[in-house]
Amino acid sequence: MCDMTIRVSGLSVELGGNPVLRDLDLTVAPAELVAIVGPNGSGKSTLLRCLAGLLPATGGTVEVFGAPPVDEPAFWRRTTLVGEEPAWYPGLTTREHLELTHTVHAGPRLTVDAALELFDLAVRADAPPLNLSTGQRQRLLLAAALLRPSELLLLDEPERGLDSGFRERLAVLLDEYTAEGGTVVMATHDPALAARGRQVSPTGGQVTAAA
Ligand SMILES: Nc1ncnc2c1ncn2[C@@H]1O[C@H](COP(=O)(O)OP(=O)(O)OP(=O)(O)O)[C@@H](O)[C@H]1O
Repeated sequence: MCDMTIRVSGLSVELGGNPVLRDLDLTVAPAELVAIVGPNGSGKSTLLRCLAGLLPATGGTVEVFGAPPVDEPAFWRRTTLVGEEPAWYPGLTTREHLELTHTVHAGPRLTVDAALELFDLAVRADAPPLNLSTGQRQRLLLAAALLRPSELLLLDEPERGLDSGFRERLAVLLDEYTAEGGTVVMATHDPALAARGRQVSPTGGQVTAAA
């Protein structure tokens, strides 16, 4: 039986022959929000990539939903990863990108119009993503991530490019996601965002208790 969404035990990862993660333990319960915090290069993105099944461990075990994460459709139907900016579909507008997400996922959490409103993108709905500002493009990424249904959100610096007002709105949206039973693990450099959940360091150990 799996009572935890994530169980990491003794995880070690080497990249280019250098140890990045060493003997890391982490458990994340369903509906929990965990913030991975630490300085540049401390291994936050590396840990997220391991949780997403995109990077093999050098040692230890990683389990997500009770099994090692694998880069396969069944896993991605339950998990959403927001990290590097994707290649946008040429010729499709902001609205059409959201319509695509809405169409391909059964049981979307939001309508396209609601997502556009919630992420303050309605006024730029007919622009292609590459004509949006950096923060607007990040809002589009987050809109698509929260529009589609999922049980686990893996976010790498979701605050990237967002103004302070929108960072606060994101915090509320993530609280709503966990209130619905979803689990969030995010790497962040934003102290206020991190304080919304349990803070852990990729070098091991608890940073603070949840607020
Ligand atoms: N492909 C790679 N080959 C070798 N070393 C790598 C590789 N990718 C990352 N690293 C190194 O691994 C370490 C951890 O990188 P990672 O991106 O996980 O850090 P981070 O905590 O997410 O940093 P940041 O806050 O800057 O995003 C860094 O020292 C980085 O230089």
